[in-house]
Amino acid sequence: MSHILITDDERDIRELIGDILKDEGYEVKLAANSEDCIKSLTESRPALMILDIWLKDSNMDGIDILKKVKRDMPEVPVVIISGHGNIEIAVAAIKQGAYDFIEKPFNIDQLMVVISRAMETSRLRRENSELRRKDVSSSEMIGSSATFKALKSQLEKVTKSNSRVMLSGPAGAGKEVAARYIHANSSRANGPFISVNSASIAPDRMEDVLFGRESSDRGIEPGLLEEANGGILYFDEIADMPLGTQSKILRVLVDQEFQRVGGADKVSVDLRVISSTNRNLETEILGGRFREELYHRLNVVPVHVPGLDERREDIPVLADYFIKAFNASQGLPLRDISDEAEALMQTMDWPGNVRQLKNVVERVLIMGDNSGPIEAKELPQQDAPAQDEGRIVLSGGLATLPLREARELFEREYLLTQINRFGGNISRTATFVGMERSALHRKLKSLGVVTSNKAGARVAYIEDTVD
Ligand SMILES: Nc1ncnc2c1ncn2[C@@H]1O[C@H](COP(=O)(O)OP(=O)(O)OP(=O)(O)O)[C@@H](O)[C@H]1O
Repeated sequence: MSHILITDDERDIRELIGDILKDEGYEVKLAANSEDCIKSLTESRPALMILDIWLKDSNMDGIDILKKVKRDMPEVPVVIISGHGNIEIAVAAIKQGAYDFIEKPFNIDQLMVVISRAMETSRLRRENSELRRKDVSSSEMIGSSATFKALKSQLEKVTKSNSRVMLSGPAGAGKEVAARYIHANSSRANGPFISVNSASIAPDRMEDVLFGRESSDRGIEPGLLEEANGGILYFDEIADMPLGTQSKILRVLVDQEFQRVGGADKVSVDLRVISSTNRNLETEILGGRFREELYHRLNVVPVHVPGLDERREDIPVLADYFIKAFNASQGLPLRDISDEAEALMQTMDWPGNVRQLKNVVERVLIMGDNSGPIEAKELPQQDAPAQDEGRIVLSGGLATLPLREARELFEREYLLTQINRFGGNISRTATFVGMERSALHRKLKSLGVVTSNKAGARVAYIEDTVD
């Protein structure tokens, strides 16, 4: 448990409160003026502050300190001590976000009631932000393909810096997971991770939500920028942000400070910004829908998160991970995946990427039998070349070709699919298709299939020269 910081220029009072709280089992720190108080705040964050309004020999009075605390660490409750007859000031302090006030001279019981309530509030606020951090969307990134490993090593490099990252890639590919991975492995891991879904906030509410609001009747209501202080602010699908808000965000990034809606004071926050997009932002800029300067500010380190079609080898690994996760979280049956189902999963289209795979796995576990491995027939049917109990129905041009050419065409397609399934690994492909490695090489050569490194991963494709 962290400590209670007591700031009062009257030595008797701060020591008296300190002793009472120590007797109650709390850890306390004492400050005699604003300088000591600020110093203590920068050293470590208290669970609660008890703050005198009038501070002799100080640069700042209690209200100034309160404003600073509400700006920099809004979750810390502040109990104000005010002199007798200073009720207006105490009320003003509450409007500035103070938790409660006690009037001098106070009795000990009254003090203890206020403090134990404030400590409970502090505990709940901390618990809440802790829960938000451990949100269902975890930072665990699963995959074993070379493409995935290349992505992970890029992410590892950016965790060490503080620079802004732009994650691009198709929907459901794992951009947010990648952002959470950066957060969890960076020096900001103990700070918050706040995700802003630019599409789900109504444009006219955007500024309130981001910058917060200040009014005389409701005091300070911090926005997401303040909530993310000390941590990471994640702009999910940045291209959905209204142009007006884009300009304001740009100003925050340039000035490193902003004003709450209705507020006069400048608020400065320490943030790292990560953004994501599944659109081409350069096209958005050309179309006048995205501010070019904001793009350059956010796109300091671009990282591409590839879709499942570029890393089919990860599909069984992810499916297996989701089966175990659904078993642990919802008690769904723990099932294996049959070889056939695995091969089908690796060859079918996943336009919704990892999100779609996760949904399919969940559906199969809910709807299917509780026993035995998952079979191919349980997976959603796609318009793959129609199959009828082991028979291939010849489609289009295939039926018009001589056997030799039709066989070549089939072999080429079949081997391309298999090689990509095994992430370009020829030995594993050879074992699966039942050929010697050298024979497979010769076969591929004769069919014009080449394998090469693309984005750090081996892929197979057909050489242009082959007709
Ligand atoms: N490598 C991975 N390991 C484990 N789970 C993953 C991985 N990639 C994605 N997921 C899961 O897939 C789902 C979609 O991922 P995420 O939200 O990160 O995608 P996204 O690219 O941000 O999608 P969108 O652009 O639609 O917001 C989430 O439930 C996430 O937990």
